Amino acid sequence: MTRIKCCGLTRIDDVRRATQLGADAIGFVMTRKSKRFVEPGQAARLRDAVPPFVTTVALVMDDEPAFIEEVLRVLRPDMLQFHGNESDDECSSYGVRYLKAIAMGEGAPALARLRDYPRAAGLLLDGHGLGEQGGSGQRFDWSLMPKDLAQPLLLAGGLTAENVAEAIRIARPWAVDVSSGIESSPGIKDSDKMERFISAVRAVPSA
Ligand SMILES: O=C(O)c1ccccc1N[C@@H]1O[C@H](COP(=O)(O)O)[C@@H](O)[C@H]1O
Repeated sequence: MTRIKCCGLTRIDDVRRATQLGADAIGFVMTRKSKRFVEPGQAARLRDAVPPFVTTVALVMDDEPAFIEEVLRVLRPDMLQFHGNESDDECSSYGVRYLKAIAMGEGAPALARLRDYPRAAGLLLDGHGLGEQGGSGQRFDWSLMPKDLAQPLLLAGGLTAENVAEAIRIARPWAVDVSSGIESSPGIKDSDKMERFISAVRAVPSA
């Protein structure tokens, strides 16, 4: 079964809908560089609507350690997700399990960076280029997804209800991560798109 993370939620009704539909993880974008940014206090209120056994993830991107500490204190997420140029040492320094996004925009050369994060709980391969911001709906060549890494791999970037089944068949990820593909506008999730996306993932037979 392919796990599903829905990211960039900003409204309590969207959190309830995503988890009712069966999302395995909910992501809150904490970096102020994003249009989907939520304040730590607001993220904590959204987090309170997440039921047990659904993982909460706080997304940061080259943010100051003091800000990340504030996020951890106020939101208490299950995991951190790093989207910038953070090193394995930096990502590991908070004592919280973490995911590291790898920018696959330039294709095969990006694969070398996957070895740089031995302490990551999972690696998220995303369609944006190095130095660009994620969450922009860019996909990459799914056939580049490695099949020989010990760490679980998450597939992200430009996934929609229409393409996610093909993406899973090609990339065989542990999980998929979606943001813009289930939105009507940045940060505003669309109930119908969420339902169609989650149904499309669940309809793919296990490998
Ligand atoms: O969602 C954002 O605004 C964002 C900002 C900065 C870095 C990452 C961001 N989102 C993450 O990007 C991927 C792909 O998103 P999409 O489905 O292509 O829109 C995903 O992990 C988002 O969480």
